Amino acid sequence: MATVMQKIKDIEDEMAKTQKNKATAHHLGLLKAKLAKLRRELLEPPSKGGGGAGQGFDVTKSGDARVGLVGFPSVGKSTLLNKLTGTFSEVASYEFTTLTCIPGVIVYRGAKIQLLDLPGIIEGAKDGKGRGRQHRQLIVFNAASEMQVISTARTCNCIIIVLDAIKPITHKRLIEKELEGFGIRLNKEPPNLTFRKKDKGGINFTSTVTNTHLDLETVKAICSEYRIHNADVTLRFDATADDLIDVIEGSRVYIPCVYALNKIDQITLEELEILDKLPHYCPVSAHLEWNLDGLLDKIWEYLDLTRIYTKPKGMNPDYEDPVILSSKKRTVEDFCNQIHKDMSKQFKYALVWGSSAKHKPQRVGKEHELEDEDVVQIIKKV
Ligand SMILES: Nc1nc2c(ncn2[C@@H]2O[C@H](COP(=O)(O)OP(=O)(O)OP(=O)(O)O)[C@@H](O)[C@H]2O)c(=O)[nH]1
Ligand SMILES: [K+]
Ligand SMILES: [Mg+2]
Repeated sequence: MATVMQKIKDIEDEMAKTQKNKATAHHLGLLKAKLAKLRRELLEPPSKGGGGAGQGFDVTKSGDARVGLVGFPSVGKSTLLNKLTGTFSEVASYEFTTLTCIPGVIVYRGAKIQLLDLPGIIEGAKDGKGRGRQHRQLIVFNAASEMQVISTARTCNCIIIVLDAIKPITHKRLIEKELEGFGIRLNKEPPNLTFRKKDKGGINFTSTVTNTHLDLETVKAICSEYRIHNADVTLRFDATADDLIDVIEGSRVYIPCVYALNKIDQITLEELEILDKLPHYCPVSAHLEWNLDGLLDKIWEYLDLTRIYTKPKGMNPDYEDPVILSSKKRTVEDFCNQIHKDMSKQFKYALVWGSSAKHKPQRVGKEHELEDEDVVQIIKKV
């Protein structure tokens, strides 16, 4: 892995040295594409004898959603897991107390949310730095296990970046950079651009908006790095070289992220007021259990789950045990599939009560989109 890491480092150095202007745009685009390809190599499972970088921790996914606690060592991730789930994960004042992934469960508004406590990560996993020399677990930990944390983070429906209120704000940026470097996009939508390969005709570049970052030459340079010589590229927003690379690379994950600002018992009210205004932030004190409800509310908001109550014929809806759908897959068909794999085949129509229904009830087909807290009764074929 060292050679890939060295190559990454070389490219990063070259990018840092290259002045950003119109004349260098295509060269920088090319370097970014090279970087993206190398980082993908790091995430791929090793062919032989490698570090197992592509594999996350061996913890079974369970419940309706998965949330991961990510952050530098000793910011209070394990303390948060313990307080939020009642599970035991060792807490101590020294760094790298947690050596593996510890799962816990939060039952919130009828949904079962799996919360993962993860080992602390440090800056520069991809540079092969691994764990600090002064730590006792140096032998156990190396850059590869850091990759396990990142691979596991990729499987989460929401990431909580835990920050220490008394540590510098730059820590946030370092953690983000680490996750972004491995294809995780935080609080971002997939880029609104289409990229279509074809057999001939060269590179066609069009844009429906004024674009300030990309030009034909840069697009061509990026494509050539992927040995693509014929393609239609259409932008529907002011996309950057990174956006285009994300679409070509494909394996990006778009995950909502909450920044839990922990240990606020250590800062002044004035400091807290400033930090409280930052977007996606949630100030807490895990140790003193301050604002844990606020954090749960925020996680719930960012998970954006849809609760559907089932109503058996002639009976009251079951408000205790909702069927949980994700906001992106919440049609009646998705609901059927959640209940039983054959439900969709037996489906005749559904009756829906709630905000998605025009009448009380509305008779709908499989394609109908449900909303949070709708009540649904399925009518089967006889
Ligand atoms: N003052 C204060 N200390 C806290 C708070 N939360 C956690 N701590 C302390 O911070 C230290 C580290 O807590 P952990 O929960 O072990 O942190 P971690 O992020 O899991 O650490 P690693 O597993 O080593 O990465 C412990 O001494 C905790 O008691 C808090 O809200 N306020
Ligand atoms: K610790
Ligand atoms: Mg821990």
